[in-house]
Amino acid sequence: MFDCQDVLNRTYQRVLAMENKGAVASYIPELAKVDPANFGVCITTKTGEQFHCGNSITPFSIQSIAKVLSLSLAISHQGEKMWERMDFEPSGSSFNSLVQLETENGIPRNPLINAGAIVVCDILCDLFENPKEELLNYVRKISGIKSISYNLEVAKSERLTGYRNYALLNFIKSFGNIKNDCDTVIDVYFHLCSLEMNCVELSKTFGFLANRGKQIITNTQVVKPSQAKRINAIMQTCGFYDEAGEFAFRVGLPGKSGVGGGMVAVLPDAYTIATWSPKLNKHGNSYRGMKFLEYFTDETQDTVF
Ligand SMILES: NC(=O)CC[C@H](N)C(=O)O
Repeated sequence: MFDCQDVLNRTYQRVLAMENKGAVASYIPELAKVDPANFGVCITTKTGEQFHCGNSITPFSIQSIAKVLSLSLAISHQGEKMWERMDFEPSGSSFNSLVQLETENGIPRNPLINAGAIVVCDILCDLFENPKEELLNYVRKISGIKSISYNLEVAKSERLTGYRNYALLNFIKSFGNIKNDCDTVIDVYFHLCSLEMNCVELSKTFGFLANRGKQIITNTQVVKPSQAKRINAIMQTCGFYDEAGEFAFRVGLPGKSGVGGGMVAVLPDAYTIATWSPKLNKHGNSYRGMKFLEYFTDETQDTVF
């Protein structure tokens, strides 16, 4: 394998030297308080080694990256039954779009757009009496990191300004694809998005997707190998919303972004990589994260393609 720390450091310096374009998400007021100069990276290899640089141990709001974890939890309980409630096709639309739901009868295109993630939260409300606690315990268990928590200020900030998410929820409910009480479901969704981790923790947490469903360091089977394949496939085709094609084109790995500026990408059977830089491009994906991952995979020539 290439000298991971060396490629990481050089790629980091290369991106750091470029103009830091884009804008920090401000539609969730709590996210706008973050220093845009933050930039961290961490790789966790299949053998459990970690290489990191920059602000890699500063916690941040992982936002939509957490949708992969709620999906994993739901899939591990529901299996194929999940797909009666949502599809697994790319939407080609922004993460919070309402348009397809009208013609597609309240069936979200995939579990990684807001509409689909809200239905996944409804499934978690079906499955568990205390879905928020269950979800948090699950994330702590699969990562082996007991200190991971929700950021309650972020969850509250999102609840106070979450007009679009309430619209999505109510619209889906009108088609009968939300079974539980709306306030309960949206509360789970806002907490899910408020999960906080740093790059070191995030790349470790996603380790099971680089190891056929088995967590790298803790050695627990999180999902079946066939389910890990499917989650990676959904990340590849849907993880970056209307920029999923561009991410595949430039980076060539399955991955997921969040409006907190985080990104995770997975090279199955090799490693996971997490980046964090809060300024976003117009699709809501981290500007520097995308550049970093493009340059990194160009240099290592390790991609799924
Ligand atoms: N892309 C994202 O990270 C969006 C998540 C955010 N919490 C929202 O619902 O708008």
